[in-house]
Amino acid sequence: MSAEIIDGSAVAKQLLAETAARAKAFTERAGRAPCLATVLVGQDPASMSYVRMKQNRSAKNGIDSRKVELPETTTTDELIAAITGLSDDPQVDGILLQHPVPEQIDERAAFEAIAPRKDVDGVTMHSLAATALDLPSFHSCTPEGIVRLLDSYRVELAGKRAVVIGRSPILGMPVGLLLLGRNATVTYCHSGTVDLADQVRQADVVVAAVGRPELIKGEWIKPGAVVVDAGYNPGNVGDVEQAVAVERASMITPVPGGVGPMTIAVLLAQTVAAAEASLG
Ligand SMILES: Nc1nc(=O)c2c([nH]1)NC[C@@H]1CN(c3ccc(C(=O)N[C@@H](CCC(=O)O)C(=O)O)cc3)C=[N+]21
Repeated sequence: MSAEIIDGSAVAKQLLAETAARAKAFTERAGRAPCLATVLVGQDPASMSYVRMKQNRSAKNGIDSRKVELPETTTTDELIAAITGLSDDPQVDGILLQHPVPEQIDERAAFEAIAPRKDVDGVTMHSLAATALDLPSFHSCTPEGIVRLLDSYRVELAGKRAVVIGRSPILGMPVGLLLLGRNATVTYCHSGTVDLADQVRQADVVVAAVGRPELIKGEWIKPGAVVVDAGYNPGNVGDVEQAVAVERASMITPVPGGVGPMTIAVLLAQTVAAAEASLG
């Protein structure tokens, strides 16, 4: 039996339609469209293409973008100054600093220059702590997109064994927190995990978020498990060996067309929410 394919593009499309309607209503009320500022440091081709996708998707749904492009040699102070300017600019509703930044930059310090009310990408300490404490805040977009996808497909999480592979501050760590918030029993695996295959074999829900092509072997997937592949490796290859996993899982997110489109839809939904909140 082959797994049901979780259609992230379709669920994202619904969320974008709602978001576009809210953006239109905001524009009528405020006399300007919601505005997302994107900050890109350097010229990494993959990052340039992701940022372009976010801007195109914004334009299609009635959201303005403010494009900030800084040179590869930008310092932490220069980046913080640019982001602080956006945090203080009343015309900007949301700020996205594209990860990763060049290695001379202190990325954490740069993220913290984003005002929490404009942190529509959910990357600040404030947003992460609020996620952990289940307080109202923006959530990191990919984790929030994953949980929304699982909800759309009515995947029960309470009491289920969830294994998250990866612990990055904007993906693995917060997705585990959201699953924990839904009463899953959450295990984090990472580069120091000595029995990755055995951990995955026990999982009812597997979330792969490491950025290593096909690290998670299909044969490790427990029959009937739900598999979320949040890997975005070059060439649209996921972190899961999809061809084999699809024969064992009950449901699986494909790459492309799974988690990726949801990430952008959540980003835009949170941008409109930030704009609405600014009107009070
Ligand atoms: N501060 C920050 N926030 C992010 O959310 C963030 C980031 N930095 N850095 C890079 C990653 C990557 N990321 C993706 C978003 C959408 C797709 C996506 O929509 N992919 C399409 C395929 C696109 C194609 O065909 O190239 C899909 O999966 O169907 C992929 C990857 C967001 N990221």
